[in-house]
Amino acid sequence: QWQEKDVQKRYSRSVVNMDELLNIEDDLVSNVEKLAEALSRKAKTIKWGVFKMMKRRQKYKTSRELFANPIDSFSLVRHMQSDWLMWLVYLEKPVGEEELAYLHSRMPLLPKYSDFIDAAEGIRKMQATYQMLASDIANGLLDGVQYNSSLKPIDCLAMGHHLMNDSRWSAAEQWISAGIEVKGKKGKSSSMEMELLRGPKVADLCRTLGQVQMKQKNHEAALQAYQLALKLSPHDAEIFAEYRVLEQRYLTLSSIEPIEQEDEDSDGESLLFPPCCSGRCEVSRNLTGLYCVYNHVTSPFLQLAPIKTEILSIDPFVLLFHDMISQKESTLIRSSSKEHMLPSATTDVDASGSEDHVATFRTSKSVWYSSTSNDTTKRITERLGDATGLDMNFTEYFQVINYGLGGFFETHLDMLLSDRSRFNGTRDRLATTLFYLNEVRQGGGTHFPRLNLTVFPQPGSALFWYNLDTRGNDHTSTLHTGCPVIVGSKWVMSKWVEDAGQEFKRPCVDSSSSTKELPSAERLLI
Ligand SMILES: O=C(O)CCC(=O)C(=O)O
Ligand SMILES: [Fe+2]
Repeated sequence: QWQEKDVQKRYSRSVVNMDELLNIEDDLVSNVEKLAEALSRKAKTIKWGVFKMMKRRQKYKTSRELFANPIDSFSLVRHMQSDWLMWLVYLEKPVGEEELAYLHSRMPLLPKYSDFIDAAEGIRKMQATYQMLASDIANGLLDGVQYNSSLKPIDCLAMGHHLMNDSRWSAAEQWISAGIEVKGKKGKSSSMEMELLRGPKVADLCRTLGQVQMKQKNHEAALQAYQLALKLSPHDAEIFAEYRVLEQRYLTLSSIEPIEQEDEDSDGESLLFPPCCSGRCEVSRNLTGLYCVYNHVTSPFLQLAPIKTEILSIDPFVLLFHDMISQKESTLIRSSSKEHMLPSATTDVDASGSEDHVATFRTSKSVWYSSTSNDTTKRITERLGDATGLDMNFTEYFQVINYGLGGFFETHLDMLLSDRSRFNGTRDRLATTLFYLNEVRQGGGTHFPRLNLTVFPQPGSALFWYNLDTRGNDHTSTLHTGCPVIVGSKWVMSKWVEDAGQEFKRPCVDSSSSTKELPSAERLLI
């Protein structure tokens, strides 16, 4: 699970460092502009020199008697002997060394290949979860919402190559076809531009499409793609060579070749990323009785200031508390966390060491605060104690989390221990609280696949659920997912309530009918 051990900037894992990228690009561009100015100054000087020499040459051409004059002869010899040496020295003198050295010094700040992989995986997970088409994403249509952004053919090709590296052939094919489609729409750009700036030629895209189709044993389609590539780039030797190989294979070996295994495990994928992240497939839940109440029972203070509470599920018990954090508090938490955020790690509990690793099953950045870290955390802790009726002296630190591009948290359970080891007296996560600190433009819900429930972030609200049932056993239907963010950024803050210490607040009871006797929030079930 823990493939990435290096903790770097990880630009794609949160939006907090993304604006740094824009600043870096501004800086690089102004430096390259200086370099261009230095180059054009030199080119101007050279042109001026050429002009002068042509003038001199013109003079010799027009006057036949020239060499009779010793002055002219002397001048010509001197010029040819020394001026050209000087010219060579000048021409060879490097230009913009300082600017180039500066560019070199900034390179370590740029996103790494691992950042690209993170970004591509973000798009892939988002695409799989919300079942989007590559061509829709490329055209800015995200899960039914049209945005005014689009991908360039080179972006689509990069997605295609990323998926090809992962042997995800059919997904790669979608992306490369999307690249061809986008390229077709944009028309031809000026041939003066460099390949780098102009992006890939349609022929390159067709060739890659041919490669992917070959991997999928779609020989006819592959041949067609190569034929188109050759039509567009008839002199490309590499395309031609590959085409010939393909043609040979098609004619001879096609039937006995083993089919290249596709890595795509679509079942596995849909299990990890349940399709209902969109919330559109929810069915009405069978909640009898009130499911929207003012909680004034779990703390005497709530008699004065009851908390608007939605009961989202009874077994497991899932609540949504409204207005738990003010806008001012959310802003403060987000802004003061920004500079301390690190790529979210997870503790490998099975490993012998207690090392933290950057996780691949959650793409976010986070930072921890104790309940007493400042006035805001103290106030929020107290409010949570009031809302849940649980003892806040037995809770873990707050964790502030920000999700970046396609940021997600794969489907998981929050408790750490097995039922058996929990009863040995080790602490575990009795309940989870997720405070939503901002509004996410699109996507980013918290989804419970076994409850058919998707909760979308509402600023200031707090989602609360018990991970352990009333007997203290695992409640496996609390399985949940942090769905990929589509547009925007998602800030949440979690707090886990420990089981040890809540014995009087939430004692074990045998049947849920007696839960209304409990001092904790289950009293709301009347
Ligand atoms: O971000 C979310 O919606 C889920 C977060 C979560 O499950 C966790 O932090 O354990
Ligand atoms: Fe969780």
